[in-house]
Amino acid sequence: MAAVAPTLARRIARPGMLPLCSRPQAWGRAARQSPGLPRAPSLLLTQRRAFSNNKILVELDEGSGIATMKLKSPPVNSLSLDFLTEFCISLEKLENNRGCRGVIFTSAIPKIFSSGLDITEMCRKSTEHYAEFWRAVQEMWLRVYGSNMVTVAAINGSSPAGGCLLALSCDYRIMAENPKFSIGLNEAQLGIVAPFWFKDTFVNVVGHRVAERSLQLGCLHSAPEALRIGLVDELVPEEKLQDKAAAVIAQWLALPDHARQLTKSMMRKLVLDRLVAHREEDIQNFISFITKESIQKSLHMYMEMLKKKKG
Ligand SMILES: CCCCCCC/C=C/C(=O)SCCNC(=O)CCNC(=O)[C@H](O)C(C)(C)COP(=O)(O)OP(=O)(O)OC[C@H]1O[C@@H](n2cnc3c(N)ncnc32)[C@H](O)[C@@H]1OP(=O)(O)O
Repeated sequence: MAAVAPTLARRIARPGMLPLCSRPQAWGRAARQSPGLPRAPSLLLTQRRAFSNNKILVELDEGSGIATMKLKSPPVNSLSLDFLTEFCISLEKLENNRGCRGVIFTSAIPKIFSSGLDITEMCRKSTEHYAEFWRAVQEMWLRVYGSNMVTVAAINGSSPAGGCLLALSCDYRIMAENPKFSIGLNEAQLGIVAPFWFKDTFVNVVGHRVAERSLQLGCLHSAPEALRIGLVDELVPEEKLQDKAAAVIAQWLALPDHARQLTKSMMRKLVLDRLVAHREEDIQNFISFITKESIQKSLHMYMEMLKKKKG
């Protein structure tokens, strides 16, 4: 794994390279496996394969074909460049493994699913760094939103901004029914703006009106509110979250893969293609925006506010 990481990091970072996600993902790929094949119960219980790098723990149940990607980057699972690189490598491994047909994303950090993009990656860095970071953010979204596998977010903690985007990019969202956990695209509260593909993903889940209001106000919705507006599909007690996620994936996998994958592609292709076609322009937009002095000040103040809240 360690030997592969720098290569992939370079591939994500180099503007001249074919982006990884220009390869067909949810479309144009052979179906993984016929559905409904009976599986021996003993396999379901025994055959588990785990691999881990620094920030993500991956466990594949070979009996069911369901993997779990556990985010474990303390203190708050912020999406740093290193994290995003590891995330994409892990997901690519699963995508290339024909025995894996579904993935659950969840957190190994109590009370936090992901705190979103690592704000320190967006403060006082070089243009080259911003380009590399933003390409990695795009890559994560392209890979999850365009995945051929069934993807479920088991949201076991708060999930602002980029963390919410990860959940929104899945096929299904189940959240722990703890009213203290919140989720939403709160970028406006930081004085920044969610890019068009964050917005498109959000609109596709909750509809235009709800998305517009929530985005303008930078809302973080409590778990019950998130259910009410359709941002998550269901709430379950935290201890039942993983079992429920696996049950949902099994249900989705009971359908023929090719039909499900082509339908997913039909629903998502337009939005995915829009970013793929404008990837470099989107990176340049990010750089021009984030290097503005007023934006840097806003981010600085926000980080200070987080620190004060703590003290
Ligand atoms: C044209 C393009 C425009 C640009 C578009 C950019 C799109 C941006 C998307 C984003 O995702 S921006 C990030 C938004 N995230 C947040 O607003 C979350 C902020 N964090 C919190 O609300 C809380 O930390 C928490 C996640 C609810 C956890 O609370 P808790 O009380 O458990 O921990 P804290 O003491 O607050 O934090 C611990 C530690 O972690 C640091 N930290 C928290 N979040 C981030 C983060 N996103 N990035 C970097 N660091 C973060 C926090 O400052 C603390 O640090 P220390 O004080 O311990 O050093």
